[in-house]
Amino acid sequence: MVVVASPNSMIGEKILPIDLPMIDLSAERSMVMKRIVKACEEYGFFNVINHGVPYDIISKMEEVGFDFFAKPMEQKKLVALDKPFGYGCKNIGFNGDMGEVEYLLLNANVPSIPNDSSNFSSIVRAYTEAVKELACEILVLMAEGLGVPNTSIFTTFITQLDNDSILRFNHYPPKNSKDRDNSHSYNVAFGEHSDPQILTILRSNAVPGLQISLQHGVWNPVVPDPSAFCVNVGDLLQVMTNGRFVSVRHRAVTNSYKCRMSVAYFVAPPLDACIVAPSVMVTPNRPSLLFKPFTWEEYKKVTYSLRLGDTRIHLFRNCTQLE
Ligand SMILES: C=C1C[C@]23C[C@@]1(O)CC[C@H]2[C@@]12CC[C@H](O)[C@@](C)(C(=O)O1)[C@H]2[C@@H]3C(=O)O
Ligand SMILES: O=C(O)CCC(=O)C(=O)O
Ligand SMILES: [Fe+2]
Repeated sequence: MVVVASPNSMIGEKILPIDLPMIDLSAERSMVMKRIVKACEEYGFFNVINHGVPYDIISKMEEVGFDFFAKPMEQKKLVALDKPFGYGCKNIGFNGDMGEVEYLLLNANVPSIPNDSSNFSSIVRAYTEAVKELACEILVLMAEGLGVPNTSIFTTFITQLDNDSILRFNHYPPKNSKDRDNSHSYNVAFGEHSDPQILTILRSNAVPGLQISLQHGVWNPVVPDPSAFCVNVGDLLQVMTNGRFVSVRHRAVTNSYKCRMSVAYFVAPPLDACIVAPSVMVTPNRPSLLFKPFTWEEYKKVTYSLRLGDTRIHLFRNCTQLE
């Protein structure tokens, strides 16, 4: 880990820039598996390159995303989809969280918007299909790397037609003009949280903003790499690895003169999927199941009843666990 101290911090917070593990998916398979497992244990985050998602699809996705957010507010608000999907501005979730962000949340199985007069929906569909394939590849590598006998244990969730995966565009305005004279300040635009699902595959333009917290009170800005995907472990994968992989808290800040856009694909199982670690994850280091089995529906319900920054995973810990 390369750590350089930086003065850009809020009171009581330390900022330590970090180099996330960069994993080349075209490298030798057993090495890729080992590096992914290590990254998920130590950082909960890693970048992948040579990921197989065509550049053409990625750049078109960026273009249609920016075009969408450039539309007049009245038009964006017309994207009426069933809750929680659709367009949102400043409000995050339903429990009072706010941020300097506008977003478009879509069902990844039907990633389209109504009354689409452009080719938005077809590009978003192509992107989602390609990123889903990448997610499957990574999940198989993880299972193999962990020595789980059934290497499709994680992928079976998303290959099911009723998987609950979602796609989210986040659009962050540049820092407010009156704040620009203070180049060392930043605004938290998407507050700290962990992702509740299995895995998140995020791509952003070249503007920095994502920060992860590997230690309480310390924020590690992630250097954006538009040619890579930034992958992170979600709460469900922490449970399914019996705590071996970590679902790390992160946030997004606005601190530049440029707009930032990120697109996150959240890999989630069907609502009735039972979330439990396979027996191979119970080892001398972790001699019993850390979490009780639960369904994604139960976990999702709790997640949506809480605030963005609330932790939820501890509510599912096994009480019999002695630590
Ligand atoms: C405040 C909230 C927004 C959120 C649902 C929640 O009640 C708590 C978790 C939030 C989060 C974080 C990761 C993803 O961006 C997200 C889509 C998710 O699955 O959980 C959001 C939810 C949201 O914005 O709807
Ligand atoms: O925009 C980002 O970099 C992070 C967004 C995020 O964490 C989320 O959408 O859950
Ligand atoms: Fe997130």
